[in-house]
Order: sequence, then C-alpha cells, then structure tokens
Amino acid sequence: MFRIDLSASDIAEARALVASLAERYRTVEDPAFVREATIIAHELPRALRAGLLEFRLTEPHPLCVIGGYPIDDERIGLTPAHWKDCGGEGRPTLAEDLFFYLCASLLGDPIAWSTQQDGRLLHDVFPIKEHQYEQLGSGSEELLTWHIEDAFHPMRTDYVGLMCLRNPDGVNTTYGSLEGIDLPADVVEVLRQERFPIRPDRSHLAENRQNDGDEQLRRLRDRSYEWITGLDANPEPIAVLFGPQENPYLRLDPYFMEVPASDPEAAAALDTIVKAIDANIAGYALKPGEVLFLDNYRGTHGREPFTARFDGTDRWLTRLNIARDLRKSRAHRRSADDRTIY
Ligand SMILES: NC(=[NH2+])NCCC[C@H](N)C(=O)O
Ligand SMILES: O=C(O)CCC(=O)C(=O)O
Ligand SMILES: [Fe+2]
Repeated sequence: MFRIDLSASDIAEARALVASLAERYRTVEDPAFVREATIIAHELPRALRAGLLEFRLTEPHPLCVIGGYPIDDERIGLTPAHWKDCGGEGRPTLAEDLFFYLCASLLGDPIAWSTQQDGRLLHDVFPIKEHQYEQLGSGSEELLTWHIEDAFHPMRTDYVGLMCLRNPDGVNTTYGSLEGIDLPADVVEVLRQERFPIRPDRSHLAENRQNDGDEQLRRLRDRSYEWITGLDANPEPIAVLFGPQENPYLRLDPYFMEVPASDPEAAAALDTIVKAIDANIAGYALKPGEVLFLDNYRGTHGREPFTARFDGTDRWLTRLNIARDLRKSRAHRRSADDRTIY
C-alpha cells in the first residue's frame, strides 16, 4: 500500500493547526468549516500534502494509509451504541474529525448521502447491536463482503476515507483489486458491457431512515428513497469495468448482484472476476490514529468478522465519502455548494 508516515514535527504542526480550529468550529458539519476546509488543508504539513497529491494523481495503489496522528483513548470516551446518538456538535473526537476532514479535503470534496446516517458528512462505523448479522459497516459477526462503496450509485464516491479511533482486537479491513491479474480479453470485453444488474445495499434503504428535519428535506428524501426502493425492486444493469484499457476501473458489489439466467456469458464473466479478486484479498488492521483512503475506482474493501462487546470499548472508525468532481452530482444537490446528494 501507499503510506505516508508523519514525522514528529509533522505531528506537532498538525496538532497545533487542529487545536486552533477546535476553538473556531464545533463540528466538521459546520457549513463555514466545510467551505474553508480546502484552504485550511494547505496549512497541513507539506509532506502530507505532497503524499496525498501523489496518491490522487498517479494512482499508485488502491490504498493510502496516513500514520502517526496520536489519539488519546481516554479523551475520546466510550464507543457510542448508535450513530444517531453521536453526530454533530459536542463530539469528544472533534480534533480527530477535523484532522481527518482536512486530509480528505486534499483529495476532493466530502459528500453526504441524504439516505445515510441522517445526511451527515462524517459517518461513524462501529458495531450496532441490532445490526450484528447485517451486511452493514455497523455489523460485526458476519464477514462484510468486499465491495466498491455504493457501487449501485452513479454518483458513488471517488474515495472512501476511514479514520481509526480504536480497534482493540485488531480487526482487519480487507482489500482487493485487479493488480497483477490478467483477465482474459473476452471476459474483460463482457465486463465492460451493461449486463450486470445491481441492487442498493441495505445502508441506503428506508428501514434505516432516521430524523427528517424540515418539510423540504422530507420531500427530497422521500424522492431519494423512492428511487432507491425502485432500484431495489428493479435493479439496473451496470458495467463492472470501465475507464482505461489497461488497469480498468471497478464497479461491483457481488453480494448485491445477480445476473439473470438468460445471460450465462455475463454470469461466467462476473464469476471469473469475483474469483480473481477473491484470490487477491489482503487484510490490514488499522491502528488508532491511522487514516485510510481507499481509491473507490481501483480497489474493493470489506471487513473481517468479529465479536462485539457493546460496552463502549468496541472498534470505532469514522468515515468520509469524497468526490473529485462535485458537478457530477449537481442535478441531485440543492445548490452548487451543497454537499448532500438526494
Ligand atoms: N457487500 C456489502 N456488504 N455491501 C454493503 C457495504 C456496507 C455499506 N457501505 C454501509 O455503509 O454499511
Ligand atoms: O469497517 C471497515 O473496516 C470497513 C467498513 C466498510 O466497508 C463500510 O463501512 O462501508
Ligand atoms: Fe465499505
């Protein structure tokens, strides 16, 4: 993987920046911070900025890990029980949230989904008791099968950012890609065609809907949920591979894909790529303070199963979705600078 390890002076610089910001902003969701973040991010240490620039421009690997940011395990408090209890102002993780958001701002602009975690930009990923056996980031007992994040969605993120706040049992995030794999040309040809119906994953379905806020918001969300429910009933066929001839980009979440029996050629091609990626799966256990950026065009990811305790000591990550070009989703956002996709 591509690593950026912060030096002692980088860490001191980053912490001083974050400390001064924590006096001005109470949450990374503050529209003033969201607006300024791109500028403020240029006050991060130069080596960090240079590393992220290289990762973004040269696509050296599907994963980039930034190591060295310190976390005071006591100060961040207990791992919450549900994301609905811990968003917005008053988070004990404000410093970590700010650092993470600034790093993300060097890759693009964070986006929010109206259909996920109450439309927040910063998501929490920890085990939730009712989701123990679900194919959700908040699951635990089941292997979270590898996927391209929000693969079903035409406006899916360019990068998934994960910041580790705690991971006491060293649970692995899994990752896979086509690196070093030579798929037969006829298989690639089929995978580049829109023959692979995909359903939305459960994290976007109305069953996980929470607060609605105002009336306009409610209507817009209704529209999003309607579209997603429709897609769940009537999945749209997508192409699994796209972009460059060599090293093509990926779009798949096999758990939510089923090729109709009427297209055995497509079924066989999907099977071939799934087996190839399966054979190439690796794992990495994030350490507290590490930030992971996954190139959501280049690599798939998932999570190994684990047994949660639900006593405030469980694994806790935060998550950001980052777009390189906000305009791709402009028709689904309320204004040019609004970050929420409906
Ligand atoms: N193969 C899968 N399990 N896909 C769904 C991934 C989980 C989803 N992104 C979430 O936020 O919870
Ligand atoms: O928990 C992890 O390491 C990955 C979680 C994930 O893939 C997700 O939340 O979409
Ligand atoms: Fe994911």
